[in-house]
Amino acid sequence: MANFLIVEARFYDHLNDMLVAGAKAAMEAEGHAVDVLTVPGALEIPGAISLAADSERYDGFVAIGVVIRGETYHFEIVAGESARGIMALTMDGIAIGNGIITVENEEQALERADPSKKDKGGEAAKAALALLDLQARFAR
Ligand SMILES: Nc1c(NC[C@H](O)[C@H](O)[C@H](O)CO)[nH]c(=O)[nH]c1=O
Ligand SMILES: CC(=O)[C@@H](O)COP(=O)(O)O
Repeated sequence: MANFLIVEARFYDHLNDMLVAGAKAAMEAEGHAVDVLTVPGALEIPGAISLAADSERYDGFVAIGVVIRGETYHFEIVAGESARGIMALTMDGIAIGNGIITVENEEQALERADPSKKDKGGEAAKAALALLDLQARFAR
């Protein structure tokens, strides 16, 4: 059994509830323990994962969030920089699945958050599990 931390940016409660449910279901189906940490927004996720990884309390992480395009360039910053931060941590060897959905509108978000549809939360959890498996394989 591994210990996972879901770090969620709770910007849209109803969407996050579905994404977190999908991620939890995927990890608990494999017998892993899951905690959830909430941060204000997607830009805070990489920093939170970095701090939690330094604590050595968790084997892997799932980033959960929803970024919906508004009127300004801020969408590109939030979407791009949260992804870049997560990728940098992953390249440092931290097992992270990225379940931050970056979409144009609520309809696209609902389709991707719903575990019975595109289940992007579950998909991100499975990616984190795959990276953890690789860590074990290459550690031998
Ligand atoms: N617009 C969205 C944000 N914006 C907030 C930022 O993520 C960050 O918390 C703020 O800039 C302070 O550092 N975050 C989301 O997760 N989703 C959005 O749609
Ligand atoms: C993704 C965002 O930052 C967005 O929700 C903010 O909207 P706006 O660009 O209209 O300020």
